[in-house]
Amino acid sequence: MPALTLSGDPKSLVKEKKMKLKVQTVTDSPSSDKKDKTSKKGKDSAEKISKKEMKKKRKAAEADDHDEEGKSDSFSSELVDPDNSRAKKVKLSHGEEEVVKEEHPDAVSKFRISDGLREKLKSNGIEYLFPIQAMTFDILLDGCDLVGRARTGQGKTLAFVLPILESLTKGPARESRRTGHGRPPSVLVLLPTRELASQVFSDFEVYGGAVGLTSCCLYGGAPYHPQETKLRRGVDIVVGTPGRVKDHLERGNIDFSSLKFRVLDEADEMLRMGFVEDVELILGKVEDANKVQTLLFSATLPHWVKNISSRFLKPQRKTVDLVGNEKMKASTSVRHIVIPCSTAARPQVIPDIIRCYSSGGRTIIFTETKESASQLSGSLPGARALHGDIQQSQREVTLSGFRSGKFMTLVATNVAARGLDINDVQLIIQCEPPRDVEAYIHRSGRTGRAGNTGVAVMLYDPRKSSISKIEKESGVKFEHVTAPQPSDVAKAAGVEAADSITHISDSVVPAFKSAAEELLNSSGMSAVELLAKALAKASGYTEIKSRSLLNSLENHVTLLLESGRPFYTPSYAFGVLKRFLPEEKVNSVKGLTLVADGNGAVFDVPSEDADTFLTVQKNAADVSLEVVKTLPRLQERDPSRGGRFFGNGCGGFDRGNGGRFSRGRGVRGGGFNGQRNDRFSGGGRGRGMGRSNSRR
Ligand SMILES: Nc1ncnc2c1ncn2[C@@H]1O[C@H](COP(=O)(O)OP(=O)(O)OP(=O)(O)O)[C@@H](O)[C@H]1O
Repeated sequence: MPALTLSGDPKSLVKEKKMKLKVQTVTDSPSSDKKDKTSKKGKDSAEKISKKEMKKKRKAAEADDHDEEGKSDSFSSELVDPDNSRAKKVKLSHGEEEVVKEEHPDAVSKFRISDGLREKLKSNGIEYLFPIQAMTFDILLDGCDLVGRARTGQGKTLAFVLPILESLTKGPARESRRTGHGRPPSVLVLLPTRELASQVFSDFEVYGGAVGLTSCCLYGGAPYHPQETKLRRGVDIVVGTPGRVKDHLERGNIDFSSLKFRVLDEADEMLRMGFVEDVELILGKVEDANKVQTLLFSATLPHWVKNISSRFLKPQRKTVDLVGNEKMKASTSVRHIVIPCSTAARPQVIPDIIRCYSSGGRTIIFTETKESASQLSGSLPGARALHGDIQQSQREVTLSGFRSGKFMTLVATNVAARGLDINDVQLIIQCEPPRDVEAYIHRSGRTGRAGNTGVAVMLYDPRKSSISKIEKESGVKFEHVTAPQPSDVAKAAGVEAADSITHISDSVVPAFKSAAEELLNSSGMSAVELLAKALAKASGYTEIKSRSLLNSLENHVTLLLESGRPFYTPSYAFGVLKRFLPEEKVNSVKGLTLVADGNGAVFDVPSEDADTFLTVQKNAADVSLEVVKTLPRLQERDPSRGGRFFGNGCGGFDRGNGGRFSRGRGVRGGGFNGQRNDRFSGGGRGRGMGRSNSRR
């Protein structure tokens, strides 16, 4: 089945994506407005101003760690320049103009980065630093503690890797760092998951290796012996998860007394309840806390983390927060979509969402539990599961198969939500709204990385799920669309099949011609109808089912019931139906939900029953029932009142194609607000990766 974009030429999206390899991400903050205006004044002045702004942002960003939220507005928008170098026209003496390339203001050469490292960066296509890297480099190299925050995919890893390596080899940490066989590590990086530890370890291997530093990776599920051997020989950098690092400490395998750097990556996850003690114990092993630099990075830094950070970081710590008070906390290069879909309909709907939104790239699907990850991966062709109950060796095989393109769909729990940087992940599907906004931000941030674009689709059950809380807290303005209709997906498949037919060699015609003539003469159908059937067969279709708008159920339609009076409860709506319909028909109604204006209710019925329902209005003058073409706004549920409805709803008729991605054909939407404020429940009480948490 071909990949399908929801409007226009399917290939255009891929093209657009490639062209936008580095996009300028400007938010609607006052500072970004300024940028827009300056860009109209001509390139030279724009460059100067943007350089100035960058300086200004840097200054503001280097604010001390007090009231950082308040200060962050002045440097809140992120700027990723589209080109590494800029062109400038210069007049030559004989009047002609020559285009001279100007170096990027944050070109690698402008930082205290030594040749070996610079070469390595260049060979990996990195010629200038991203804002979080540029704004923290000097701070770190000059010895400060730091809290760093930038949106997902903005390069936070290299923001600490580069200055640490420079400091150890050419900078202030060089003199005092231990060297030689059996040396204790100078750097400790703690991360919440094994996969993430392994990824960050690779960066240290690549860039540290270029300047003669060695690293090792310590995480659970892997044998102790090779890790112990490496530690005994001596390493400069230890990257690991808290559980295994603590185990090595307790076994006396590791000595952190001479650390120069301690890094907490994905700090908020690391410091979730249950981890704090382990982290505190590990970090407390340094001999003199004044001689060690402590860095804390994440895309999400809730207040409780900022409060806790004072325990680990020096009072003179700096904060560089590129999100700060900005409304939008999630990635701005991701298109955020919500689709109403009942749990039962997910296995049918998800393959169509992948066809419509993945642009042929990789997809990561997030489920809330390990069981549902296993189940769903089993029902999706070519998908594999990744969660905490899978053996570590298999987890590594799965992740490397996904990275290398052996399979294109990964179904995972939150174990894959944080930090993973996988090339060409075009689509994230969240099977239901996550428990907290941080999870939404990190999961959706597995796409749209390093300036690329991506799509994050979140499914929700209109009767159960809360999307408005996540929308409010993340600052995302969700596009409300309904699940792709199988007929739309089939149409696109037909176009592809027709295209492929034109490429079939003429040499096949004689062999099939007589059968075609026979069919044309005997079927009583037109040539076009017969060809349509042939295209359907060629693209794997034998029938096409419709899908309801409310719950995305196949062979169901969504009906709107009104009775000229307000509907205060769903049972009132059921009461109206019961007056005119047999009980078994009323019982077949699915997902009945009140509409936002309180004057009606929507529900799904099997397509074959639709006529029976529609006859109601013939018998009752005050009752109206119709099949809806777009989903009306739905009422939110008041969680504090055990599921009673209240107020105005979310969702509605938003045409979901107004933004810069404008590819959605989506209309309609809806949802309730079943808020659950239980950030910590079940999510992080265990320890390390071995913690027993059914969600991972
Ligand atoms: N200066 C740069 N130039 C080009 N690419 C870069 C640069 N810095 C980082 N990248 C690339 O950007 C991608 C995202 O980087 P990274 O994983 O560090 O993001 P992050 O901010 O830590 O994201 P998350 O919050 O999701 O963990 C990586 O593929 C990385 O190689």
